[in-house]
Amino acid sequence: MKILTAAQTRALDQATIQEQGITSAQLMERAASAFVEWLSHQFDSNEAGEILLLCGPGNNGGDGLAAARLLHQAGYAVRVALLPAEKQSADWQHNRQQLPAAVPVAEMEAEKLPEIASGTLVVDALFGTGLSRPLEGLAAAVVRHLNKAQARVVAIDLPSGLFAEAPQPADSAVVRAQHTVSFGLPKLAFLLPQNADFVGAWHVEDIGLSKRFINETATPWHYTDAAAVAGALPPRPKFSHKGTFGHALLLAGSRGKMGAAVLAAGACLRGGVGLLTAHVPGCGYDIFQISQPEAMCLPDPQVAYLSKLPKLDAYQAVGIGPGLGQAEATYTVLRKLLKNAAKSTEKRPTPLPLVIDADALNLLGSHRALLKLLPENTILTPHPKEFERLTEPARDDYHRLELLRDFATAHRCLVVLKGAYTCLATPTGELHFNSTGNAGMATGGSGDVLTGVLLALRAHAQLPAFEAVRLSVYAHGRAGDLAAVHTGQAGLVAGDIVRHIGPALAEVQAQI
Ligand SMILES: NC(=O)C1=CN([C@@H]2O[C@H](COP(=O)(O)OP(=O)(O)OC[C@H]3O[C@@H](n4cnc5c(N)ncnc54)[C@H](O)[C@@H]3O)[C@@H](O)[C@H]2O)[C@@H](O)CC1
Ligand SMILES: [K+]
Repeated sequence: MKILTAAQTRALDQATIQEQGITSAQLMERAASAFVEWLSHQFDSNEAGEILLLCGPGNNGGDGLAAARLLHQAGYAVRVALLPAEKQSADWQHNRQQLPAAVPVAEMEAEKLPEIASGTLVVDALFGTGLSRPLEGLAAAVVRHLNKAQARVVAIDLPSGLFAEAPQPADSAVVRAQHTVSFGLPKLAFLLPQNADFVGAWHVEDIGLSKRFINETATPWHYTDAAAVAGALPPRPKFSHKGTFGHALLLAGSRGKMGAAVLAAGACLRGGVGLLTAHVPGCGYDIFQISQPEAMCLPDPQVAYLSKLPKLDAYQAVGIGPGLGQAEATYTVLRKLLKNAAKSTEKRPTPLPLVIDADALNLLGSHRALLKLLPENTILTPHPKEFERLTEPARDDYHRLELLRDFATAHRCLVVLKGAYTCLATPTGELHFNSTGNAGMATGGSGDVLTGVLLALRAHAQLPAFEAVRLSVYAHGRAGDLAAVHTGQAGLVAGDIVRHIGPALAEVQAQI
């Protein structure tokens, strides 16, 4: 699914109006109906009590006025508070006229802000995508007044005061909503941690916006939902054998961190790899062989950490990092791996696919000269702190996205920035936000599991690099969601994610 800017969203509205031969008021009616439908599923008229709709002067306020009428007609008790302005939009005026006289309407004043008792259901329709500057004066006072009340707040389209795709000054007034109900496509602002307290849970309602316009509009931002990965994993042919799905090499583990190697290996096997060999330090040999009998194991001559790079000829992908430690000898292994993977051979004209995670990323961060050696399409899987070690501290989440995009294009690699809505940056500068996963996955080892899935799907001959990464990130999150059904979020451990990778991939395969 694409994510568009506020300006593109306005153009999308216009294109829809022209293409479908409807008026802008009819499109607003669709938006308001979709909103009211959502609200009435969430709260019946008893649960809702008297709903207060705060309406601004533009089309967001117009949505609010139309919603007030529809809610009143559906039997809800509503009252409207208007934000005074010099002029209102045409569709606002239309919906103001349509509002039944039985609905109480008041104009807000600085000295007379609407009373908001604790628990009141408030619809925030002050400002949406038309916001042109941070709120000030009466509008800011209304927002602060609302945020102080212990209200249940549902925002239409965007929490008022929030920009759709840019940061706000730190102290600006922004509505803190429990829910945000938007139309057609999600907004970039919804996906960033710094906006979580404003946006709350967000929902996107279909209002029949022009599919042609969306298809034709270019954007760097995408949202990976089930439809994006449907059919991405080819079915396993009947006459396949273990060679068909690639032989992967995992370089992982050090004394005290063998669990990371075991988890990554388990995930790689559940990710459908044909064969897996793990190269582990001497101390990890027994641990690994006992816990992953399906994998082969090469012990390093060093007991506590990795010091040697095995021959790479037999492998279709290599993963390095989980539990690795940062010994000097291990740094040498990483440097050699980058150099050897980049060399083309007769059997392999393109670089050997690599997945770089955890301590291997920290080694890259502390030896940045290595970044020049990254073979094209290498996958890096930093969390924000690891990413900062590779680049610089980000001013905010928007700046971090810029750094991410610049890094992926400069080094021609695929960077998976881990978090809620994990963001995959491609060498061409696209950003793909993942839709699956839950807070239970914020637990030790879940990153190692992702590395294992990535390794399996990168070793798969039929999956291009981007497809393999997008699918891995999606399936990893989905496996966490399936696991949490049984364990709850607090009880979820990384091994539970491993056990649900198979079902998550099967689900993707079943969706065409
Ligand atoms: N255009 C369309 O056809 C549709 C628009 N929809 C709704 O319309 C919204 C966008 O409407 P608009 O473009 O009218 O924009 P808004 O309703 O977000 O606000 C624009 C108005 O607010 C003023 N304004 C902007 N920033 C301000 C500030 N900081 N302080 C005070 N006033 C400020 C502008 O001058 C303008 O009058 C969407 O978010 C959505 O809710 C939906 O009804 C779907 C259809
Ligand atoms: K709003």
